[in-house]
Amino acid sequence: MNIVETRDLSKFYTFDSGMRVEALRGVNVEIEEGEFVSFMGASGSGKSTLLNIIGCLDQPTSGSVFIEGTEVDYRNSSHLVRLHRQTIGFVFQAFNLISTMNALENVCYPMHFNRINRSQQKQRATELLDLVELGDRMSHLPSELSGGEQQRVAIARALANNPRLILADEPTGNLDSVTGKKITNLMKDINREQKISFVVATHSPEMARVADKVVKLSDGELTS
Ligand SMILES: Nc1ncnc2c1ncn2[C@@H]1O[C@H](COP(=O)(O)OP(=O)(O)OP(=O)(O)O)[C@@H](O)[C@H]1O
Repeated sequence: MNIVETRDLSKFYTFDSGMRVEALRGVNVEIEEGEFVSFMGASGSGKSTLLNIIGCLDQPTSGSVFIEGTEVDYRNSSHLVRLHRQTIGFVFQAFNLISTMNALENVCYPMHFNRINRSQQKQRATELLDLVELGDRMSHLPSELSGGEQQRVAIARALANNPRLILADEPTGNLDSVTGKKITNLMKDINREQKISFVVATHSPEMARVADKVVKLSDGELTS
């Protein structure tokens, strides 16, 4: 079964001047459950736009998105909240950790919204921080961690609510190449071991190397 399918997806921005930017034009993508997929293409080709629409952070101008076989209703906020709480996890280029919370609290945070009790939150967050090899840094604030360590906390946080799909926008974009490679391998290991689907918008050849499938975009259209 496809975890994600887009049908004839378009996104246009229209400005008062009459100018129109066609960020996506008739995009059809299929992502199978358990697949690791990279979106690649030049800057401005539409990678983030496509990822944000699949992740329900933005809505299309036309076309549709299906997540686990169900069409996303972008006007139904409770449907979108449910997808964010139960199905989709996010990893961002700039890590986006909460600066006043330590690593453990950052990983616990998404679990509040699923009404998981405090001790279960702590137990799961500890397991996830062990998984990303940060078991000894749980009480550190983001500012006390390196970029690679912060991204590992962000990956643990993305896993907190047992998502079936992780969307990552340039997750290695702020990291040096050695650290970027480690993060790439960590994501691939999680994909392989936990059968979680990953979709990554990236310029990184390393990420393309580990991907099951590379989706190439050019000027808002698929080229492969
Ligand atoms: N909010 C917006 N308003 C107007 N135009 C936008 C907006 N967001 C994106 N665009 C335009 O849509 C196109 C696709 O942008 P997008 O950010 O998806 O590209 P990208 O492939 O992710 O680029 P990069 O690799 O630089 O992150 C670009 O021409 C961009 O200028």
